[in-house]
Amino acid sequence: MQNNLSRFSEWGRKVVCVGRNFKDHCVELSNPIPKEPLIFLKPTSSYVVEGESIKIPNGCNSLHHEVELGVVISKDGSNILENSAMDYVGGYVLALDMTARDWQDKAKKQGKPWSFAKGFDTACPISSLIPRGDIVNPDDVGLWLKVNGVEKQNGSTKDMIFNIPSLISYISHVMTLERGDVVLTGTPEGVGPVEAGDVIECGVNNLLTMKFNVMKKFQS
Ligand SMILES: O=C([O-])CC(=O)C(=O)O
Ligand SMILES: [Mg+2]
Repeated sequence: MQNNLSRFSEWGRKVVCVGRNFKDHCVELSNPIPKEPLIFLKPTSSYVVEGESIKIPNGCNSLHHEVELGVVISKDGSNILENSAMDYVGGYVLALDMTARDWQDKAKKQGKPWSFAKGFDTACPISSLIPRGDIVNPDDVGLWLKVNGVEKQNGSTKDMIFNIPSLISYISHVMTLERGDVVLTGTPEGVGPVEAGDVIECGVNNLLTMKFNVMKKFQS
């Protein structure tokens, strides 16, 4: 896999997301602490890269930022054991799990899926590939996010409830993980709303930063 992946042509077919993987984030949204990983999907059509904007979908009144570490899968695997899970990791990405929180809240109340709340166009801003060797311990990586220069999130993957090998194993026992798929590992506390005109900047350790503008999908 090259470092600068061109428009995701080489990327896999799915983004598998882990929710509620940080206790403090569960508490801030009054969600229960999960006993097993909470898994959902984003479509790859929701990817955006730096230079493109995050577009607030029409009808969403509360778009939240969630900074997350993504794990890029290097080869197909199912029923992967925890002790060999890292053999399937080709590298990492920094990603935003942009969430239409009002849509998600409504879906939660109605027992409906989160597909629209998490999968609208531009819901997954993503960095270029961070080579696997650049992150020695992915279960101890710092993640931060600023909105208009003001820090909102600052956490570490060491506080994840389920670590990366256990997540890869858990997911692959149900869903084959394919080369180029991305696993988003959940967000630390500090999520909150953004509005049109805001600038989101985020980073992973001192390895990589990325910046995105927020705009309305349809300007009236
Ligand atoms: O929407 C949520 O709060 C669940 C989630 O994605 C996360 O915890 O990263
Ligand atoms: Mg998330």
